[in-house]
Amino acid sequence: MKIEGQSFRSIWVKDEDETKVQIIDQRYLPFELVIEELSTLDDFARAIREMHVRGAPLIGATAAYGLCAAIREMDPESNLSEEVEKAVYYLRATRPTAVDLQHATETVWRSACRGSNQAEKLELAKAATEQLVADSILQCQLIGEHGVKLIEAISKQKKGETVNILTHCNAGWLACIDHGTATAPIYAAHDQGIKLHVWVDETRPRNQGANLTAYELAQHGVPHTVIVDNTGGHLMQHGMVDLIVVGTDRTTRSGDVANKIGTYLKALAAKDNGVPFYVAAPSSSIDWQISDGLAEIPIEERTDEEVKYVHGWFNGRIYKVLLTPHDSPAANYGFDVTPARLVSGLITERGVCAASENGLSELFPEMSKVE
Ligand SMILES: CSC[C@H]1O[C@H](OP(=O)(O)O)[C@H](O)[C@@H]1O
Repeated sequence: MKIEGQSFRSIWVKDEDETKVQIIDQRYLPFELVIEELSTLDDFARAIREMHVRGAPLIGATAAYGLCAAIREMDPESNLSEEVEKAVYYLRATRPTAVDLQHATETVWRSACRGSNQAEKLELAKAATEQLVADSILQCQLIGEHGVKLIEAISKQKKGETVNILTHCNAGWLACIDHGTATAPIYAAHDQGIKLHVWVDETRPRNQGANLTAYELAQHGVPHTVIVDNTGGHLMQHGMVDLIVVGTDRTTRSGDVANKIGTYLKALAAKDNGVPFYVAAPSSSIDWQISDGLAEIPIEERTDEEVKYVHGWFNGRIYKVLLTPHDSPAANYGFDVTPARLVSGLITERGVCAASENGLSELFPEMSKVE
């Protein structure tokens, strides 16, 4: 996607030195565009853990590159298989909820295992990472192509009047490598000339909506309005939301969806007001091993600092300010689980399906047999 007219991805290999990977450090957006260089395993793990990069597909891609970095820096005389396994679990420990992290490290690990020495393992890991990045970008493009039909249909129903779409957190190209998941249909519809407007949940406590989704939409010229998280219900009661599209960090084989905290409450309000609630779910974020999201999806709890403080821009620099009494404790659950019964449908790279085992197995028959 573009920033000030220049094409960007959220993560990329430095041309002249492929041992270096560069990222947009999203902690500084929308105020500053800071490019960070990652080269060691610790660099990649820190970037995920501290959310320099975030978003399920991007977390997966970053971990894949991180595993390549780990293999590159290994002592060729060490027990490489053991060292690779340690690096995989070190990366997986950075953030527990997004299953893309597990899938991506699994994919690269399996490829590396086919190598008999460090050089071979590194080449295989790099090839698997390049393929994973290409697949992820294609998944997002296809989600856009399938999801745009939902927006087209509403636009037709409204005889070309503005389609009002609500989204939560950032499931845009900054959460992926390019295009985004929840925003892919929005960009596709906008680029087709469909009149639309996006209600952007600020998404406390880290404000991925206010900081990142609003930034993305503004750069692409998409009309949008930032709202506080608790506004969505009121808008839906007054017919001001035609469609909700959100991302996912982990979707179970039965269609339960773990996504940023607050998503479940939006889905409840959507159900109560008859607003279609769709989840943009690339297959990289589907966990075929589990069915009961509430019981089986690990919910990340992060530092209370993220609740107690907020970052903002003033006089040319970013400030961190305290919002609560100094000693007040704060709870910081990063995600919640929306039961499949509240989900109108899943927008995948293979099409739109019901949020159910049958729906997913129709689109992914080869995966539904996984036990
Ligand atoms: C396309 S996945 C985006 C997904 O990830 C976000 O979480 P975080 O910013 O904490 O990584 C949020 O749940 C988004 O929906």
